[in-house]
Amino acid sequence: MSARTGPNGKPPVVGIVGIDGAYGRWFARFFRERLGLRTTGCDPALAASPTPRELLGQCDVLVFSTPIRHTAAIVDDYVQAAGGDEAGMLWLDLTSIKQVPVEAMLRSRAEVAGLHPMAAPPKIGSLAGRVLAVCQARVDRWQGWLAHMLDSLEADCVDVVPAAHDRAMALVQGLVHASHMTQARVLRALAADAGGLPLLHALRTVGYELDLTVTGRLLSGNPAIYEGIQFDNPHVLPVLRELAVATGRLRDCVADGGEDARRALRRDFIAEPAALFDAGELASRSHGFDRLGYLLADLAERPCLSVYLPEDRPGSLRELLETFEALGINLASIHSSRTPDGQLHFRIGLDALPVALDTLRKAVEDAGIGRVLEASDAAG
Ligand SMILES: NC(=O)C1=CN([C@@H]2O[C@H](COP(=O)(O)OP(=O)(O)OC[C@H]3O[C@@H](n4cnc5c(N)ncnc54)[C@H](O)[C@@H]3O)[C@@H](O)[C@H]2O)C=CC1
Ligand SMILES: O=C(O)C(=O)Cc1ccc(O)cc1
Repeated sequence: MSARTGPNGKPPVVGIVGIDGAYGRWFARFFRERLGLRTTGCDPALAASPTPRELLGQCDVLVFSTPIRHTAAIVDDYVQAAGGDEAGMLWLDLTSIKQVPVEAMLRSRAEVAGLHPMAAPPKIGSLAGRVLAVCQARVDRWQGWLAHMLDSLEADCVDVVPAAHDRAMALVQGLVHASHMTQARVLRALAADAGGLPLLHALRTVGYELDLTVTGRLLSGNPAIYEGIQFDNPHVLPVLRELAVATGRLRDCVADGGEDARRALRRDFIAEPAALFDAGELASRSHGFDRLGYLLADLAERPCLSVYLPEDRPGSLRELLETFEALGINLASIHSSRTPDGQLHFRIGLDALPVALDTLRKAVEDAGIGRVLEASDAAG
């Protein structure tokens, strides 16, 4: 039996419930293009979509890629529609919470694994460099195929049971998102009176910049996900209560204003939380903050040129740099970066230019090594 084949010795057909959504589309492509499998799916957003019964009849692996709030009820519909015929299938889901969806899938007779990618669908065709939580709830004959599928995803897989996943996510996602939504709310209330966002941005610190990056991502994302992460993981409410208590205590210390209150702030909000981490970790995180500060400064550097090197071969970067050398141009920074479309390129920050930027641009293109990206395409 090859790694591509399922327990019956044939390559499985994969059905995706929610195939028109962000991850549904990404996984459909992954199964088709990376694993060479036939895929099908359903989605109410599509003009024509099979019913659960029809979809079940067409596939061997079923992937639920549906809104957090509705996944369990949708799974229940499929359990009803399958009526026992799902024995022998593999059911997977991608929901950001795991206990409720996995329990729902376990009410079927299928083999079951819950997955949670810790990132939005990437622009590239694998989850390389991303973490994937894996809850192997009832996997037996599909073990080999699932292992092959997870290998092909190239993610950093972390095996975890659903309850532990949800508890961890209440902090990894619930707390982090709550803090940033709260920051956004406070900015909305107070930024105008503090001079407006442009002034705040002009006076930015690295911490402000990093936090605002997370906040900006959250506010421009799919609100159903951020709502579901807060409302549909039962471990989030206690986290929010603790957050409110901590914020209230901090406020009370500052309102008190006395020396004891200052000592309390240092003890309760700095010294005691610091003791949670070992010294090495704190030092390396603090260094990481410095590195991100340099990175942000480099990425803000003007003038700059973003160059796509189509030939992925040793020596092409050196050839590119020779063009700069020939024109007597000193580089201030160079980073491999990605455009908003995911295209890999080199972003080169430049010191004072002895030639016009257009001349440099033309020299790079004439050398035939790379293509200069428009600033709007490279987005900084
Ligand atoms: N987008 C992200 O950044 C991440 C999403 N996830 C999880 O992946 C799952 C899907 O998320 P997205 O693709 O981003 O959401 P999405 O909203 O883009 O897609 C969900 C799709 O499900 C469809 N749908 C709703 N009811 C349905 C039904 N009864 N039958 C079939 N399809 C139905 C919707 O029409 C929509 O196309 C969610 O559970 C989310 O928590 C996990 C990690 C990251
Ligand atoms: O915006 C990003 O990149 C995210 O971090 C998205 C995200 C949303 C939901 C998840 O369950 C996991 C990741």
